Amino acid sequence: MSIILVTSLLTLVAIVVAMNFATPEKKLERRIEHGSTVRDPQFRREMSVMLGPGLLPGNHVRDLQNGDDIFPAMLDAIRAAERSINFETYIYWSGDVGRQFADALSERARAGVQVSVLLDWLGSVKMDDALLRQMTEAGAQVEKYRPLKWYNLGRINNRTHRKILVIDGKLGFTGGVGIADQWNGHAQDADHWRDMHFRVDGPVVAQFQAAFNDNWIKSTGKVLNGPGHFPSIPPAGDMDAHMFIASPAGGSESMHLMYLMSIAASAESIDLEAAYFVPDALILQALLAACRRGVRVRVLLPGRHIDSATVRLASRAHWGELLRGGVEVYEYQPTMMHNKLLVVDRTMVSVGSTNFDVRSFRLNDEASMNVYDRAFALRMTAVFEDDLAHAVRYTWDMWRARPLREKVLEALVLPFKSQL
Ligand SMILES: O=P(O)(O)OC[C@H](O)CO
Repeated sequence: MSIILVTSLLTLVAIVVAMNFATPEKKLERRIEHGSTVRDPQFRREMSVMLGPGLLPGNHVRDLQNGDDIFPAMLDAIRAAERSINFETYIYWSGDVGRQFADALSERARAGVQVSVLLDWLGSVKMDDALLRQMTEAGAQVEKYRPLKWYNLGRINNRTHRKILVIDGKLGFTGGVGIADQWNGHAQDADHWRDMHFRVDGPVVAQFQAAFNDNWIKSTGKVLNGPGHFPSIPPAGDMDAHMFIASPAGGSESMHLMYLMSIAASAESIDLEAAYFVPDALILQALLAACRRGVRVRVLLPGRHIDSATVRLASRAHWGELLRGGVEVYEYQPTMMHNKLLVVDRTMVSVGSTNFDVRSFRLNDEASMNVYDRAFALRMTAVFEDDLAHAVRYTWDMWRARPLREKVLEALVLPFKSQL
């Protein structure tokens, strides 16, 4: 009798686990052929409708380099908020930076500004509860995204990785930065990471607000609307831009599709900075096909200061075929390079939270912004080349000569690459 009971219970547990992890939908399987280029209106039209929110004219995007630029700009914007602050982030850890944000958000909440903060549960495990209490007691609404619950196991691997700050519904920030002390400084040494964030003015900020709402609704069941969140936003510049989101709960292929379509559309150059570079087979094929048609592909990755040795192993396993196919691979030397940047044909720029890995393509909630503006793309190419000046080129000979121990470890981590 007890054996039957135990077997039934185990079967039940197995069914629940299988149901939690089942993903029945089909994913992208076929390579996208080169057709229109990123300068072609046809390409913009397709990206505009396939990724979700359409391209909007009239924006101004300014890059912020490293914590020295990023944190003062974000904190000043928070301190100047009059009606609403909506802030979603993955990493929020205790420390100097975390305290400065908590102080600024609390002060505004006390002043009557509606402050809504959404922190990933896993990304904020290293955040002191006192910071959270401080903000809540000041009147901010602070929510944790997908906290660990027995009935939520299938979602535990689906984090919000989005990095969005919206002030009064009309000033937006996105990019790679996390709220932690490693992002302080200007990448001057191994304890201060290299990263970029972007300050955005103009109509596209309404799409930032909508992206924030997506996860706010999932977490609270409430929508943030009204003129304090969606004011009329006048043009602030002449850049065309859109922000789009991806989530396993809907639109999960948007980021993957965006990269595949952009790479397929390239005619001259692809400049990619990727903090975590673990491409799947389709992305590898697309990059190699671009090289074959004469596109110069430059990939800048973290060097030995990467914060995840496992990612580095899974990443390196793929470098051989890329190097053999003509892709130029560079390793950033001074510190951990946390950038997420794609520039195609010095025309289209993609930035935001999305890493160049299967986790970002399939498992996380992400938000990225594409900007179509020649001057901005040239500016970001200059930033890319400046980073390249702090990098060392990695060659096919170096790859072939890597130690046997590394090759064995690569083979061991590769089966788990979608989870890294
Ligand atoms: O996941 P990201 O790109 O926000 O990076 C976070 C770092 O991995 C934290 O160690």
